[in-house]
Amino acid sequence: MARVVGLLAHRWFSGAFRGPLQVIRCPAPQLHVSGPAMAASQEDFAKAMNQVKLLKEDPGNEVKLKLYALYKQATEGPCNAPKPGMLDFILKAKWDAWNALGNLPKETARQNYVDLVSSLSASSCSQVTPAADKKQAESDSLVVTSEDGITTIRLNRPAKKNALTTQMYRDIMRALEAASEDSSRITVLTGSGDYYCSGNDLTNFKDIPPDKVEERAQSSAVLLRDFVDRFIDFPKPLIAVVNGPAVGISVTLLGLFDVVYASDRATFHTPFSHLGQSPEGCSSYIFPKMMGPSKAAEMLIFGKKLTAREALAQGLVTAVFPDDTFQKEVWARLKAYAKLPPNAMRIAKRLMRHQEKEKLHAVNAEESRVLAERWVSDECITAIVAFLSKKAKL
Ligand SMILES: CCCCCCCCCC/C=C/CC(=O)SCCNC(=O)CCNC(=O)[C@H](O)C(C)(C)COP(=O)(O)OP(=O)(O)OC[C@H]1O[C@@H](n2cnc3c(N)ncnc32)[C@H](O)[C@@H]1OP(=O)(O)O
Repeated sequence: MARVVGLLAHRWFSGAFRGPLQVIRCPAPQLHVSGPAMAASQEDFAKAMNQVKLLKEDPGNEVKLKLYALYKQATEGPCNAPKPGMLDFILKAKWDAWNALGNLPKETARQNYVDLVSSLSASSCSQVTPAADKKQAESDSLVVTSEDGITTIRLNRPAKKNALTTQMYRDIMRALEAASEDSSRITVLTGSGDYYCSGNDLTNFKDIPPDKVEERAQSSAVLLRDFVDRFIDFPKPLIAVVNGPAVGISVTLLGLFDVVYASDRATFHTPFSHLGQSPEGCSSYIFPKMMGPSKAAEMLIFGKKLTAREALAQGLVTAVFPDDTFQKEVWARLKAYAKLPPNAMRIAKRLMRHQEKEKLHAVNAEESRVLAERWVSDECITAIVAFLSKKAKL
C-alpha cells in the first residue's frame, strides 16, 4: 500500500500531478523541532506521502527529484537500476538523484523524506496563514519558519540569552538538513530577544556522574563535530542576522556563514581561555585568514570582545545597521535576495567554497578532538564550576 501511494506521489515526473483545487488543512506554518529527535516511523512516512499529494503549490523539479530519490532510497535502498541512456533526460535525472544518495541508510532517507515534506507543507501554508497565527510558542527553544523563499531558524530561549542546549545542537542540525532540501532559497539563523546567542549552555556540563565524564566529553566532541560539519556542507546561502551580543560558538560559526548582518548593539566575544577551553567552529583556521593572525589571537587567545564596527573592520561581519532599523532593513534585503535564481546562488556558493571544504573538515575534527581534552581539564572544570555556582560571569 505504502509503495502504491509513493508511486502515485511521484507521478509528477510524467506530468500527471495537479495541485488540488479544494482548500486543504495546512499544518502549522512553523516547525517546532525541539523535543526528542526520533527516526520517522513507517506511519510518518506513509502520512508524508499522502501530504505530498496535497501540496498547494508545485514545489519545482529540483525538490520533486529529491523526493523521488529519498522515496526510492527509503523503500528500495541504494540505487540498483541500470543507468538510463544520455538522451532519456527525465529517467536520467531521476536515476542521478537516486544514485547520488549512495549508501544513505533507508531509515535516514525515510526521515529526510518526512522532514522535507514537512518543510514543504510549512512553507506552502505559511503564505496563506494569517499573521496572527504565526505567533511563536514561547516555550520552544528553536523555531523554524519558511516564508518568502527564506527558511529562518530562530534561537528562542531569550530568558537564557539563547544559550545552546545539547538538544538545540541536534535540532539545529535537523533544521539545516531540512532547509537544505526544502524549497526555500536562502537560510537565516537569528535569535529572539536581546541576545543573538550566549554560546554553549554551560549547564550542559551539569549532572555528569564522575565515572562518565570522559565518555561524555567524547560523545560531546562527536556532537560538536557533526554540528559544525552541517555548517561547512550547507549548500544554500546561509545568513546570520545577529540581533544582539554573540558569545562563544555562535561567534566562531560566523566564519562559515556567507553573509553576516549585525545590529550596532551586537558584540562578538570568544572567552575560550577564560573558560579553560579552546576555539571551535573552524575559527582557529578561518579567523587568522580573515583578520590576520594577531587580531585573531586577540579574540581567540585573549578573549577580546569586539564591537559590531570592529567586527566589520575585521571582516567577520558583512554590514552593520542601527538597532532601531535593523530588522526592517535586513529583512528587506533578504527578501530581495531570496528572489534570485536558486541554482545560480548555490553554484556560486559551491565555487567559492569547495576548495576549502576538505581543509575545514580536517580543522573541525582536530578542534573537536582538542576540546574533548579541554573539557576534562582542571582549568575548564574550575571555570564551569565558578559559573554554575554564580561566582563568575563574562
Ligand atoms: C562534557 C561536556 C559537555 C558539553 C557539550 C557541549 C557541546 C558543544 C560545545 C561547543 C562549545 C562552545 C564554546 C562556547 O560557546 S564558550 C561560551 C559559553 N558561554 C558563556 O560563557 C556565557 C555565560 N553567560 C554569561 O556570562 C552571562 O550570562 C552573559 C551572557 C554575559 C549575559 O549576562 P547578563 O547579566 O546580561 O544576563 P544573565 O547572566 O542574568 O543571564 C540570564 C540567564 O541566562 C543564563 N545564561 C546566559 N548565558 C548562559 C550560558 N551560556 N549557559 C547557561 N546559562 C546561561 C544565566 O545564567 C541567567 O540564568 P538565571 O536567570 O537562571 O540566573
